[in-house]
Amino acid sequence: MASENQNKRPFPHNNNNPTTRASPTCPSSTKKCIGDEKMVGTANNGRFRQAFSVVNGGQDLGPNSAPASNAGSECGGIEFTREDVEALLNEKPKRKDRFNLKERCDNMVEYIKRLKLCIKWFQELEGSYLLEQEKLQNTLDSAEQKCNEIEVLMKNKEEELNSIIMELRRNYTSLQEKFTKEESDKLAAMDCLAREKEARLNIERSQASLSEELARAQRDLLSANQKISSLNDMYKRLQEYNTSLQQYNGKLHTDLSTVEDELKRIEKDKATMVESLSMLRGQLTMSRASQDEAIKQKDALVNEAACLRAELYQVRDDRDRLQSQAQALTTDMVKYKESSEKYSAELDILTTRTSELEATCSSQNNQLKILHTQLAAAEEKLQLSDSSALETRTEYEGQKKLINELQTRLADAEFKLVEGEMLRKKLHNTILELKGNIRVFCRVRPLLPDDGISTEGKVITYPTSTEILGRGIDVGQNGQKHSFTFDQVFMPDATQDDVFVEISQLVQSALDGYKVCIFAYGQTGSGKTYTMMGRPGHPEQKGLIPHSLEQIFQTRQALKAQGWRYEMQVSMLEIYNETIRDLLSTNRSSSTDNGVAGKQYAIKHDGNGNTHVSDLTILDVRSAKEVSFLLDQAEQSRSVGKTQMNEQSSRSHFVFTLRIFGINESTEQQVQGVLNLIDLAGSERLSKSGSTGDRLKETQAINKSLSSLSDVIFALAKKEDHIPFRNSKLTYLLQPCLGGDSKTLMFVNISPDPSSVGESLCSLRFAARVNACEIGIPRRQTSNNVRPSDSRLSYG
Ligand SMILES: Nc1ncnc2c1ncn2[C@@H]1O[C@H](COP(=O)(O)OP(=O)(O)OP(=O)(O)O)[C@@H](O)[C@H]1O
Repeated sequence: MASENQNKRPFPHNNNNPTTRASPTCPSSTKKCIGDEKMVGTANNGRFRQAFSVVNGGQDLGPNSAPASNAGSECGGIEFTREDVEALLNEKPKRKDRFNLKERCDNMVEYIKRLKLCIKWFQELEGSYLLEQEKLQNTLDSAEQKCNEIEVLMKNKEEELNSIIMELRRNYTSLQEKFTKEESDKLAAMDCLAREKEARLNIERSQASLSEELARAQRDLLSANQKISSLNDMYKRLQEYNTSLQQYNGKLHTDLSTVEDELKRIEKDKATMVESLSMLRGQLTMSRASQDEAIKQKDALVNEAACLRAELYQVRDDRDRLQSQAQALTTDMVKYKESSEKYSAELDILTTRTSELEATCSSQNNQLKILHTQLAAAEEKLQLSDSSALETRTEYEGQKKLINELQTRLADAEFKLVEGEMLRKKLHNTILELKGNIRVFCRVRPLLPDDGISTEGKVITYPTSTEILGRGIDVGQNGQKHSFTFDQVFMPDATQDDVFVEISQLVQSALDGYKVCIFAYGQTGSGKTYTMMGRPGHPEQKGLIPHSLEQIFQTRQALKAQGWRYEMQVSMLEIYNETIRDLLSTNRSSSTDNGVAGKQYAIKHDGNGNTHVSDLTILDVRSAKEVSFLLDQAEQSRSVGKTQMNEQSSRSHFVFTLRIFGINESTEQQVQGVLNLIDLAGSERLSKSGSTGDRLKETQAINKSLSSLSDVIFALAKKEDHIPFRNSKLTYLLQPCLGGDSKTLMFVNISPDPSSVGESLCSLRFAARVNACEIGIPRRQTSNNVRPSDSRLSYG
């Protein structure tokens, strides 16, 4: 051991190089020291590594590896560390050492010795190295094989691991997401917690105030209870009020009927007054004539009296003259008497003359008396005629007074009539509004020669009870009676005028600014077109459309005095096989042949419930004549055909629309009314109509649209959420009339022909449904200073 320590001399080295230092800390086991060095510094040098490993006797070289002690002994007991060898190889003589050549030579010798030793050791090492290399090669091969296997395994493992890694990554990402979410949840929860804490504080604070409030609320509750009891009282009172309102409503109805009775009575009174007025006027003319006669008589009498007076004055003058003559004669006689003797002869003559004169005088006196009597009579007559003239005058005055009185009463009656009419209208509207229904009139046409003779007798009768007189209709089928009640039932003998009287007010409503819709529904050949249009070429049988137009234009004229100016626009269309046709279009023939090709007219409703049909011809009209000309034109364009049921059957729905725009120049009030008059195509049973080809198609289209109409009515009656207005062009066009705010009237036309009893019952049942149907409340379209920007577009 001591020799080992002595041999292990420190290798000459530069003291500044720390790497050349020998390891003094390994006195007993240098192997370990070298092994330590290897671990630190041989990573990049394979040879050294193997060499050092061999020297080190590394465990991984196997049992054949040479022990390090051998190498050490073969190098003469001197052990080299890697640093020693490296230092030895790197070491170069230093310039400063030239002054100490001796020492340097020694060192060099020593260095060469050591180098030789080193070389020897390297050679030995190389031998063992080659040996070991071989061994190692074998080991390496087997290791490589193993390695390959391991590599395959590794690859598999790697793939496995990769997939695991991917999976883990995914897990990681999801976990991270979860984590972020959890984190945000946590933050939110913390936030929430903070808020809850705050809220709790607030709650605690508010709890206190709530307790206060509770106390207050309890107090309030007490007062509320009191209020509730008072409200209950009020509710009871309101209920009573409601009942009284209902009673009032009933009273209003009664009032309406009394007003109507009153109106009728006033009208009667007016008629009698007018009659008595005309009588009085006759009497007045007569009394005026007699007064004139009396005046004439009076004048004649006055003239006569004047003559008599003149004569009287004449006679008086004569008498006075004669009296003066008599006096003169008496004086003369006295004179003569005085000279009687003288004049005795003369006296006799004078006596004779006097007696003559006295005779004349007495005759004149008699004449005078007669004249007096005559004058008295004349004066009496004059007085009489004066008094009769006075009487006549008084009578005249009385009659004048009476006439004035009657005229005032007449004016009063007329005023009352106007007021009554206004009240009636108001009540009528109120009732309509309260009722809110479509009104239904039923019209039964007379039996026609074409109807054929039936053995069944009468199938339609009319109840006579006062309650439903004029409103009820009974239809008998197979011995069973079906009763219906409508707003009005027109029997076969009702004339066109009778029918019009009932709807004239509705037509007037269009002028007042309401939307009015009148349509005729019924089996084919039941009289719809007759009701709406009348009989062509028979003006006395004109239908509702021409009649309404006449009334509208007459009223327009009458309302001019009150400052109203009206503009009217008309459009006419038909819906044929679900296609709209413009009946006023000038180039109609090219566009609508067979109702297939041509313009597509689109129906649109705006927010105000007005309907627009795109591209439809709308014409301004100024007189009923103009409209009737257009009606004739449209009539010729309508789709009409012969069916088994009707010689001239309408094969389409005809829609006539009159738009009315009125403005009052003095009040600046504006109204917009619409009058829709519709003649629907007739419903018919395919079996009964015997239609084929185009007729069959038409019939199917007609029945389909009418069934859509009944679907709409049923949905309205049931107050369903969805009303299928869009199922057909007809129902979509009529939407504002059926579901909106217009005044709507339906005519259900019935044929009295027993063979049509089935269809009649169907129509009446449908009409009864319509009658029970509630639509909106009629709304008057009025405005001040507002006019739609393009009123032409608006259709109905
Ligand atoms: N109230 C009536 N008084 C006299 N004749 C009538 C009356 N109603 C209808 N008519 C006559 O009955 C026939 C059929 O009437 P109309 O053409 O009006 O029926 P419609 O219901 O319009 O038929 P369609 O649906 O087939 O067009 C016509 O000749 C018509 O003149």
